[in-house]
Amino acid sequence: MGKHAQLIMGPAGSGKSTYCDTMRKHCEEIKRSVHVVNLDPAAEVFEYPVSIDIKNLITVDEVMDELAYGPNGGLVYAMEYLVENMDWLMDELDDFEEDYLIIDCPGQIELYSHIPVMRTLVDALQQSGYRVCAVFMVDSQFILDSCKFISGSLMCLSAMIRLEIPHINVLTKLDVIKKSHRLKDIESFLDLEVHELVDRLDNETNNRYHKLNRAIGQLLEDYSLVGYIPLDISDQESISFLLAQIDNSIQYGEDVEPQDPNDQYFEEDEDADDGAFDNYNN
Ligand SMILES: Nc1nc2c(ncn2[C@@H]2O[C@H](COP(=O)(O)OP(=O)(O)OP(=O)(O)O)[C@@H](O)[C@H]2O)c(=O)[nH]1
Ligand SMILES: [Mg+2]
Repeated sequence: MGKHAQLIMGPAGSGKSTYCDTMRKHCEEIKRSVHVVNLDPAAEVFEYPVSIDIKNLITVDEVMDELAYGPNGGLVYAMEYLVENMDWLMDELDDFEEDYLIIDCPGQIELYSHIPVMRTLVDALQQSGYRVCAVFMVDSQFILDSCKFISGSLMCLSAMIRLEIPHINVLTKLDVIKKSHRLKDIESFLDLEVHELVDRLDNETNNRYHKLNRAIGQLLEDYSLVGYIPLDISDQESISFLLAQIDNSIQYGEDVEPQDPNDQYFEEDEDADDGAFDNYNN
């Protein structure tokens, strides 16, 4: 079957650990042998059984105590320590060679944008034969506001460009947003053409930023790689749709039916892939 892993990333509180637990349960239901790896050296409470835990190597508390670092510096130090001790992780992974891995990462955004920790991790996994899919979580609150939508999309784009692996962006907490917004509103935001988004952004910002708005819109359009798959963890169909997209991107299971990457979770929306932010799979 080969070695496969999902690398779960995204800003603090975006729903990474909740996703790991949800996906683990779903995989167990469909009889897939799955293990969750915790790579957050500051994590305290786990909803899921932890098969490999970075805290057995290093914790942020230890770094803060011994080196008098603050929490963010402590986290960066701990992640760099992991990179220097990649053999530890590879040894731990040896016990789960036949299993599908879900890797829960910390939420500090500098890990994805400023320092090369995640890229080094991905390179090491690939060298030891893993096919890795980056699964980037963004809170769906982000998508109903043009400014947040653009900044969230740039964050996703930055991680995609840095990691250069199959990449899926997930809009989390759809169950929450469904309570306050109609699905149609959410869909219409996902289907926006970039120029429509930029127009909305112009309306919300001072004149002096309009040129910048256009340049950012152009950047997203040129790459046209930023798409989202909405996830409602209370809906099995939503979870299984997302898993199929991820599996497809890393060719998990020869017997898995290939899916059209342009299929949308919102089945009733036939024009969905007209938007500039279509779903994307490698
Ligand atoms: N209703 C609902 N709540 C969610 C969902 N995902 C996450 N939450 C809640 O959002 C909060 C943050 O979720 P976590 O899964 O801990 O987020 P995280 O990205 O792992 O956070 P950090 O590890 O601190 O970066 C928790 O209170 C979760 O219960 C979801 O899909 N639906
Ligand atoms: Mg977490």
